[in-house]
Amino acid sequence: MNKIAQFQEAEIIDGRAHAEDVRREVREKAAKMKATHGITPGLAVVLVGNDPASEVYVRSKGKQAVDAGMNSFEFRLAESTTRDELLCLIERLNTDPEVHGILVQLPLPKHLPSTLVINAIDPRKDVDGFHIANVGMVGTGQDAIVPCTPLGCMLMLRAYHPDLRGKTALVIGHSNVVGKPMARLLLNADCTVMIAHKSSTNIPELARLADIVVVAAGVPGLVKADWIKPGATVIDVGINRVPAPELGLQEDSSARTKIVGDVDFNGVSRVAGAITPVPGGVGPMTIACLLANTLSACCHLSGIDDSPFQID
Ligand SMILES: NC(=O)C1=CN([C@@H]2O[C@H](COP(=O)(O)OP(=O)(O)OC[C@H]3O[C@@H](n4cnc5c(N)ncnc54)[C@H](OP(=O)(O)O)[C@@H]3O)[C@@H](O)[C@H]2O)C=CC1
Ligand SMILES: Nc1nc(=O)c2c([nH]1)NC[C@@H]1CN(c3ccc(C(=O)N[C@@H](CCC(=O)O)C(=O)O)cc3)C=[N+]21
Ligand SMILES: [Mg+2]
Repeated sequence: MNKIAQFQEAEIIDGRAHAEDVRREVREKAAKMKATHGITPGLAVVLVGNDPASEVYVRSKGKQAVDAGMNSFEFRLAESTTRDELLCLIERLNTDPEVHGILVQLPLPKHLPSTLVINAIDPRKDVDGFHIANVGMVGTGQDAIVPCTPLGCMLMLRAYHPDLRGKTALVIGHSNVVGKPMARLLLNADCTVMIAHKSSTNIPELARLADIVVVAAGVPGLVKADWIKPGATVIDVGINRVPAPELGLQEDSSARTKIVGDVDFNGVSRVAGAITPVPGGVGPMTIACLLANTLSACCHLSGIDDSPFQID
């Protein structure tokens, strides 16, 4: 590596701009759906309990759905909601012809069995792509609803690597909602895929082999500059709220907070070829892809062949 390359700034992948492109396409297709078929795509979001961060996301999802010309149905249930009450609501949404997408905000309160609840959703309306039928179909390379966050990462990666075949990729984190589906999509695209997690002992060495690093660990600043192969593409999924003393104090005299990713952005952006920032990277694409999945589900349920997104 020469000195110039070492201090070159990476290209910043603008997640907000990519998300705006996706939303524009969804908006146009939703308008056409309404004009041609008289159908308005509908997204139902279910929030159990009152986690403030979840509140923010749910509000944002509802607002963006409406902006895209869709119906948004929000269900806020008490923390004390029982398993049967939640299952009953899901059954009602499964059979409601106005609802094409159902999202149950995770994590659920501890007394509710999330796997059972997710698998109770009609897989055709499972716009998170978390139902076992969708997971299995994506895992075997069949057309299915793809989880929003990994889908958003793939759409951004595709803009930089139209041909992903043979690229070496490292996914850090192996949760069912981000890491595992991300690794499956990269494998479907014929990348050589490595998956690391808390028990992995050699992540820096694995990372140095990678043309593509996707991080979804929930550990601020985990990925350091000396882990990164010069020119690699780095996708930072992490959303971590940390104290920001430089922003001064809040009214209750605790430090203000800011959102950071899982990547040491200042260091890594000097080595990487391209990098997603946090905020403004993967997050906005996640919500845009949720709208895209809702439109796709609506098309599919209505027997209309106008699915908007191809990732391979
Ligand atoms: N931008 C977006 O749209 C979204 C962002 N997120 C964010 O992405 C991050 C990950 O989310 P999620 O997958 O749900 O989180 P989980 O906590 O479910 O999973 C984290 C994964 O990272 C692994 N991990 C934790 N610490 C380390 C470490 N030090 N080194 C290597 N691997 C580690 C864990 O391993 P193990 O299982 O072995 O413990 C686990 O597999 C969070 O910051 C979350 O807020 C999540 C969803 C959407
Ligand atoms: N069933 C389910 N599906 C999800 O997709 C789901 C979920 N549960 N639970 C929580 C996580 C988290 N998640 C995010 C969505 C958008 C941003 C986002 O838009 N972030 C902005 C900043 C947001 C801010 O400033 O607070 C950004 O990164 O620029 C982040 C995180 C979806 N999740
Ligand atoms: Mg998701």
